[in-house]
Amino acid sequence: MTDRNPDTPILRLGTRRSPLAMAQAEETRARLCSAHGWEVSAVELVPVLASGDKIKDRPLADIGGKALWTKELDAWLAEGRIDAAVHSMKDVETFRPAELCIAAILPRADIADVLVGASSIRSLPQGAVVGTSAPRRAAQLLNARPDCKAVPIRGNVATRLAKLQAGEADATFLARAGLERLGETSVGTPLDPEEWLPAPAQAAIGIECRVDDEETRELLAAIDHRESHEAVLAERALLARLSGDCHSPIAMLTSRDGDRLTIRCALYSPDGTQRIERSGHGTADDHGWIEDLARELFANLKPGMTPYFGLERA
Ligand SMILES: NCc1[nH]cc(CCC(=O)O)c1CC(=O)O
Repeated sequence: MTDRNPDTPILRLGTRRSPLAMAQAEETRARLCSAHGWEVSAVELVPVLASGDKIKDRPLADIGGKALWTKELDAWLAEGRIDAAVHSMKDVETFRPAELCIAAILPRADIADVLVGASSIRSLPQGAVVGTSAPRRAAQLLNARPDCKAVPIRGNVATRLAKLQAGEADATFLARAGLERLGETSVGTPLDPEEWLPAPAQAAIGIECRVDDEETRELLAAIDHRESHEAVLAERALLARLSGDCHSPIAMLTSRDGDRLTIRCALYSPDGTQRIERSGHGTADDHGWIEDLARELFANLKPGMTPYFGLERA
């Protein structure tokens, strides 16, 4: 890249503005520069304000709007103002615009949820108030501890920790991956993912671009981590078959043995009183087993679990 004008980036990378999103964009830039031997200026980070970031006072699951984190970045991609967009895959809609593709998934970070404010679910005080706006975490909590109360809490990681300090709740949940990316590794106690299944695509950073932008797709392919990519696509495929989204009380955990992927999936009623779990396995290139797993889950739904878990039902 000796003859490159340093004022003209090779790739414009769109990102949300939150500290976590910026950290993820920085990680993506570092991986791109390292993979291609570029200097930092080759990748321009373009912060975009997402609609989800403008709404601070309500649980997002209540708002009913869609694409709260992706709408603006999608538009900027479509208009060619950015070449690619960095996302927490956990928050990305189950169904994406056909013009876009997930060109890369970075190596997945620690998938565990962290409990802040107590050393385990069991040791939460009787009747503890736990701040979480995630229907999955609320249902998991109430399933394990029906005496506890889940109350909405919003804001970025720092805001949530401050709210805990201020006594808004006795405890809260955060994703370990997010804390690690912010350098906050000593916060809270990680929950064993085998016992407390994470959200679909938790801890995965994905980079999207326009399907017809071959050049960008090729540049991004260099930082794709195949095993993480396959697991995340499998989890998203199951979520799609369940008609779920990031507001659904659905938890899953993928493990891998050679070419064989296994997904354990748990569905909850929103109040946590009901839980079912099934698992399935198969390869990444044929998702027939995921369809079978979804069908088996549907065949075993309990009262309060509806075939449609997402926002549109509300
Ligand atoms: N729901 C918001 C969100 N989206 C992604 C992460 C963390 C990073 C990740 O899981 O990739 C978080 C914060 C959290 O759940 O604590």
